[in-house]
Amino acid sequence: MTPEYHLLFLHSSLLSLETFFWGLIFIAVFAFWLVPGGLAWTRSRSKAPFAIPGPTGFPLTGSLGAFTGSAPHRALAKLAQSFNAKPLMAFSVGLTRFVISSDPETAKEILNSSAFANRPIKESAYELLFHRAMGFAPYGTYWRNLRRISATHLFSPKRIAGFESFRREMGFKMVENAKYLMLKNGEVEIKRLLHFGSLNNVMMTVFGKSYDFEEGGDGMGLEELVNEGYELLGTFNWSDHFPLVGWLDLQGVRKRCRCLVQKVNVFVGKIIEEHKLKRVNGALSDSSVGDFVDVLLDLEKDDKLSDSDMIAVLWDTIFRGTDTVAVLLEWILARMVLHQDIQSKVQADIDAVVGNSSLVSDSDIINLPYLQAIVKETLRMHPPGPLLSWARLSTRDFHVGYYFVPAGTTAMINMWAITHDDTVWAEADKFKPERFVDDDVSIMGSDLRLAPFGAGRRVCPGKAMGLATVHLLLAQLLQSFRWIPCVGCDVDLTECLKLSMEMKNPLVCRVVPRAA
Ligand code: HEM
Repeated sequence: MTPEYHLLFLHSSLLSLETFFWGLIFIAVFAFWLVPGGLAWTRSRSKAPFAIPGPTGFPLTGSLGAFTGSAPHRALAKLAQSFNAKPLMAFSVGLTRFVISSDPETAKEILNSSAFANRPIKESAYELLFHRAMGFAPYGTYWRNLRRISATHLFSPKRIAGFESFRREMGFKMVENAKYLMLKNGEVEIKRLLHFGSLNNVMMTVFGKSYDFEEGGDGMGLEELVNEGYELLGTFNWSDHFPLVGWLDLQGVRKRCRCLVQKVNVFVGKIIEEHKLKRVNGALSDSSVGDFVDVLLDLEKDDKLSDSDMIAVLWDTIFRGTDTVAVLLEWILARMVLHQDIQSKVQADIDAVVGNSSLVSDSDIINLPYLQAIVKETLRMHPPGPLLSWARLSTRDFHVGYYFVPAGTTAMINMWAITHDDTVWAEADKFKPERFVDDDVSIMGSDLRLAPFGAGRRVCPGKAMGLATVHLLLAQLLQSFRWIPCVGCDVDLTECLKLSMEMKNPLVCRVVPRAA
């Protein structure tokens, strides 16, 4: 053998060794990645006798694509259908392991289990200090205390009733504003008005304060803070699923959160200081007695909160209570513009029960079952939280039917898929409030065919307050105006899931005052 041949032989052997080596790595990565559910599920597979069906997704990013569009609830519903995985589907996004259910029975099992009473904490929520507030606080004594305090002092039927006159006044202001916009522009873009009404409603209950939303005023400043928070919490943040790139903060989420926290601390801190000052001066006015800030300041001993925890709790409540109510009202009004017959029918009911010379009140709502049915049907067709807004996190290993779900898995419920499932709802794609007149389905969390407020330990604590606000404002808006389409423009029902599921193109319509 010549030395040249020897070298050539050695070189080609090394080459084939290298190819073999890389081949092995490639096969290993493939073998890991090709498990149902994708990369994040590889380690837990050995413990599971039955693999939860689901897409493998791409090698590193997993099923990230489902979240990058404007309607992840639809993308995930489609995936669950194609993998025959309605009860439970597994998938990965980066290193995060997910399960999602599109089935009422399995959803009930997950939401009601103490194993799923925690929430995964996104970086943005953590940076905004929401882990010290009810919505993201870990399941435990601190969270339980916050739920107890708010159930007694914020969400009790007595408190909700106590704020009726303010809700009516808010509704009246909105009606006046809509009239003004119609005169000025010949049409009304209602989104901002609804947001303003909803934000003020929560502000009053929580801070004992309402705002005029004029350029440069405190109200505008508040609205900017709230909107920035929505955007940050609604952003898909790579750091949540790819820890290695987390420190780079590529999207600038962390930086923006820190900047927002400082502004919120100043804004809310000032209101807390004003409340403290009134106490020192013994000058509590009637209107400020009993708002939620006062309640938190009155807490004693173990319940007492630090100022920064108070800010987190107050801010979280404002956050949760504003968007959902405004978004739901916009969908309802869009439906009213589209279905003129349904609008006429509910207006006839309002006229019969209330008349058109006096304003609707909370006590009228019970006598307006068709109005309530419209709200339910809109919650079914357009749930503000189609994926129930905030996911759950398993704190221990858990079995869902045959399937094994390891501790540390993020669990989601696709409420949108359930409420659009033809096997659950007859004519699921038709807007038919009548279905709820004949069949009084509870929407408060006991029947998972329609649970827009979630269920179980972390069910929405503000559901009664949210519904009271939606019912009253809607009744006032329908009593005051006929809602009709603009000439030459259709109502566009395209959805866009941010923090809540909004109308991609805000509703623009005309309002015609009804007889006084
Ligand atoms: C139409 C109105 C509303 C809808 C559709 C809605 C929906 C939801 C949903 C789906 C959840 C998650 C439930 C779960 O994980 O099972 C939730 C949680 C929550 N909601 Fe609401 N909500 C509404 C109004 C409100 C209001 C008015 C407030 C307060 C002023 C509020 C405060 C909260 C809080 C604090 C949580 C977190 C509870 C916890 O984790 O312990 N919500 N909401």
